[in-house]
Amino acid sequence: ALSQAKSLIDYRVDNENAIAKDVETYNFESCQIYCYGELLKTIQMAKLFEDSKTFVDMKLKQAPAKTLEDFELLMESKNRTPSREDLQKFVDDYFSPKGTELELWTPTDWTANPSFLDRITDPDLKQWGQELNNIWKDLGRKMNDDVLKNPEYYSIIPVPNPVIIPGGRFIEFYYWDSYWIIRGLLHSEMQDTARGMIENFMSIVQRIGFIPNGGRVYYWGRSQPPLLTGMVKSYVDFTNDDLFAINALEVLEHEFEYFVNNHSVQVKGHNLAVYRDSSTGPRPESYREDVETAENFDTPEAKEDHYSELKSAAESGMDFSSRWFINENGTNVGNLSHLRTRSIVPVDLNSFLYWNAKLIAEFHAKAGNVDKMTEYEKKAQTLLQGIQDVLWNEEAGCWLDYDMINEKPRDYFVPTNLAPLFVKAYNISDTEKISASVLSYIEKNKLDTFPGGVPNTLYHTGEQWDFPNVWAPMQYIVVEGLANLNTPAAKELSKKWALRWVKSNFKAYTDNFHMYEKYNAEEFGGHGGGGEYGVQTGFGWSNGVIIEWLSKHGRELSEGSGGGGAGEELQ
Ligand SMILES: OC[C@H]1O[C@H](O[C@H]2O[C@H](CO)[C@@H](O)[C@H](O)[C@H]2O)[C@H](O)[C@@H](O)[C@@H]1O
Repeated sequence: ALSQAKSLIDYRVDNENAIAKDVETYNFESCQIYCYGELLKTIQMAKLFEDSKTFVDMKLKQAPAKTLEDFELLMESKNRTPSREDLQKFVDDYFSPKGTELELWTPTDWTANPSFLDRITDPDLKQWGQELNNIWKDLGRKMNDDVLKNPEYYSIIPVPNPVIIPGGRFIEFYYWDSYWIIRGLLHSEMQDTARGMIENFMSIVQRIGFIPNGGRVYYWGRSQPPLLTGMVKSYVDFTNDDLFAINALEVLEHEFEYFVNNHSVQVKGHNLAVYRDSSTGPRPESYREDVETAENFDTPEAKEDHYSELKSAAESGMDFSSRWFINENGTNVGNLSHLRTRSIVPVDLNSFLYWNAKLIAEFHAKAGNVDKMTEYEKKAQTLLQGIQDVLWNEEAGCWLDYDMINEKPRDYFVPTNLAPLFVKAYNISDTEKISASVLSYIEKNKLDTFPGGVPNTLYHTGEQWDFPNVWAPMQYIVVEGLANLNTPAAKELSKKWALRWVKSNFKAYTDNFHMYEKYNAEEFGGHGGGGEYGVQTGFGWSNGVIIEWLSKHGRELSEGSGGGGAGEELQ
């Protein structure tokens, strides 16, 4: 299927099938409109649209060169200070509304009654499960043929297969969101759609060397938490199609090496990774917002550094959060001007890289490639040693991000502090000890006291990845991580939090008939807010996590009405 897919798209790399050796070799022609330059700057700074992302998602009516030429003529004719009306007219004349490149797509493998529904006893929850399964049809998108023929007219990155999008303003695929979307699809018995999305990512790695943050050219300088190998593992676990993993190995190795080579830092004698971006300038999709926060800096170099910190935080998926603030005193009190993402060694990224290496070794073992298996086992062990020596904190009883500027651990709660549990990045012989430490860390931070789930941090900054917001992927990492420990107390808490999350999401859904991008830790059934855009609905990863937990815990959720049990239990 991948080779079939390859023939569908214009690769634009030197030779059709080779994996791009270097990210720079891939050049998106439409980047001159959507990624940088005077046109982008002038239109975005004019604030023609409420949401800055709108403009960069619009299709060109003329080729990029002609558009730039005519824009230059406009600038010259207006003494380089066009009015808002001039710019609005230019946009109307040269761009089509956003989203015209995408068609609604009903997944061909969608079925009305996937078997996970049979595992839900409560009739209200079963009905909800059915409605969530229906939402896959609302979130399905297919690119029209013109995108494949004339990619330079679009900011969307062409991919061969249809996708499930997160929803709301996010009308293209997102890298890490797709991990939880794909797991939900697999529970909904939509293996073809799931495989198609994975193959899209593989084709992207083949074309450009890595997977960008999302499916738009303006995300070209950054990725997101590397979960492609985890997606392949999920697919293989559901289908037993080992050959799929074996055939994917070349691409998976390439993505792993890309991440390690482009994100590595030396800390306390270990090679670990940080989130990092390789482009220049503000985020195209939030251009004005970034220029405004950069006003706090005097020199072009300092502004450029700030842009880089913002984009590196976006690469982490947690844009934005006090998790990435380091102020003059070395604490997390501050605002966006204190972003120091590139100087913080994150627990999650290094755990995911460890997991990638372990899984690649596992897939090589399936293929009988003993040397390769040993090579990747060694890489995994080296990362594990770094995670233990640099990120495990005996005093806190948990893993902590590491501040390279002040050379100290960052003792602030983030769910990702528990990411090693999710990927088993610890010595299994230490399980009992780790379980006891982590449970007392949870108690010390009072994480079981929130009716709406485990908050992303304990600090209220107004940023969307801070208190009181709660995000489905983070609940998943914590809950599944605790379950992996397999000690009675950790298993009990894991199940309690999974059920609480399902019930709270159900309450939010019954109140407003929406699945949200983020929720509110302080309010049972409340949705999240804050950050630079309004709360979005849809919503891919939230649906994926609920479908998985309805499937796993559907029978235990049968007591009562299926409603507010967890909230009541806490009040
Ligand atoms: O437009 C602002 C930012 O939006 C995205 O980030 C948020 O939505 C993504 C899709 O659900 C999600 O992956 C990410 O974790 C969210 O913070 C985008 O990924 C950012 O790069 C972008 O600047």
